[in-house]
Amino acid sequence: MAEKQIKNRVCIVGSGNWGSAIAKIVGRNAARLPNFEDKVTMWVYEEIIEGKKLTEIINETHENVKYLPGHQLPPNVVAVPDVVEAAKDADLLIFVVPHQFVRTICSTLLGKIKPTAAALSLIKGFDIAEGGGIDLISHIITRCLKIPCAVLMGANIASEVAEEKFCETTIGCRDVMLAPMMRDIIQTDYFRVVVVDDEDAVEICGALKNIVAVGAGFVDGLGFGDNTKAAVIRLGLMEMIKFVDVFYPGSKLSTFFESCGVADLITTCYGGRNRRVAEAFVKTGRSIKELEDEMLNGQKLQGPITAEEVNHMLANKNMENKFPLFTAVFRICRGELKPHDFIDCIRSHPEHMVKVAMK
Ligand SMILES: NC(=O)c1ccc[n+]([C@@H]2O[C@H](COP(=O)([O-])OP(=O)(O)OC[C@H]3O[C@@H](n4cnc5c(N)ncnc54)[C@H](O)[C@@H]3O)[C@@H](O)[C@H]2O)c1
Ligand SMILES: O=P(O)(O)OC[C@H](O)CO
Repeated sequence: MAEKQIKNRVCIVGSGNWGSAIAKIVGRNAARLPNFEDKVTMWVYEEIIEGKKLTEIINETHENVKYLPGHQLPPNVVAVPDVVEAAKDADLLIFVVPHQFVRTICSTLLGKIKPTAAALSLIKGFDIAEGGGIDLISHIITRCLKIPCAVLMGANIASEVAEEKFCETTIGCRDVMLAPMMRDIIQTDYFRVVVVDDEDAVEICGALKNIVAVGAGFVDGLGFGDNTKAAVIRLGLMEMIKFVDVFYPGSKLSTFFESCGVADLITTCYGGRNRRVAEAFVKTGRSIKELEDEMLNGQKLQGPITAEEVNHMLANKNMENKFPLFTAVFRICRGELKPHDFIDCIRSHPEHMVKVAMK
């Protein structure tokens, strides 16, 4: 008798702009691949849109009218308002919520999921750890839920991925048994996956690039040109590399040349929400929170909170002056400095030190 094919069940924990774009890919792949169950559950943080539940709208129209309007989700993606109900039978949990909500979600899921499940985090951000440091989101997921957690980060603006425009992404996964399953459920002919084993560096790139994007938005708002923005991108990249080198030694420089590194930095600094809101912050003088609420229709910014989390650690370790760009973005977002102070903060960057012996 032929052996019965084991079918992995997938749950997408989150249904925002990126959550919905990835649901389109995951739903189609699950329906096509023999080792996945057709039905994919998608946890939706319930809200009422024009008198109707968002979950009902998604299940009836197959469109997330609030967070990814204009794109059809595959019919096998089923919106579920209860996160435990959505996740309880899953073999693969794809976490894709704004990072500020992950701890609460994990506490709700604790003890309610399959002990054999694995996770893939698409979440870009950190959390504050006890003792003055930061926590990686994948580490929080693993610690809270006692399951392995790989990460996916890349130059992936959700609307472009939903439009099926060619791009690349990086999966950081140390487990060679899990990596093929993670790749297969994500990869398409227009969304190409590279798997590397440098999990922490992949995730840190995804989080830190959002701080740099806020800086890029500042220089756009101040009316500087492309040369200035290129300098911000380069100095940001150097601070990202230094951050990994100092706090997560043993990571690989080559990871910064994957989609999660330089490529994501470029796309975010030109096309991302963090850049857009930071530019408006400079031009209007209004608060970031007000602009986020007004410009993003419920989508969430990650850069300003990430700058705060990183600064919490740098200040505790007395290292703010080693990361002047990250520090300046934090102080400007908080109102301690004015946006036009930004260039002065990076004018004498440690990267500008003479690097060759001068005669
Ligand atoms: N949007 C992109 O282009 C993109 C691309 C790559 C990675 N990411 C990353 O993916 C992650 C998720 O981003 P997104 O774009 O899917 O989300 P989003 O910015 O669209 O956020 C809105 C989502 O947050 C949910 N939400 C609101 N309040 C909540 C609460 N109290 N608890 C739980 N959920 C709540 C909303 O229901 C909605 O699903 C972020 O870390 C982001 O950096 C986003
Ligand atoms: O729109 P942003 O600034 O949150 O960036 C979106 C993605 O992270 C780009 O890869």
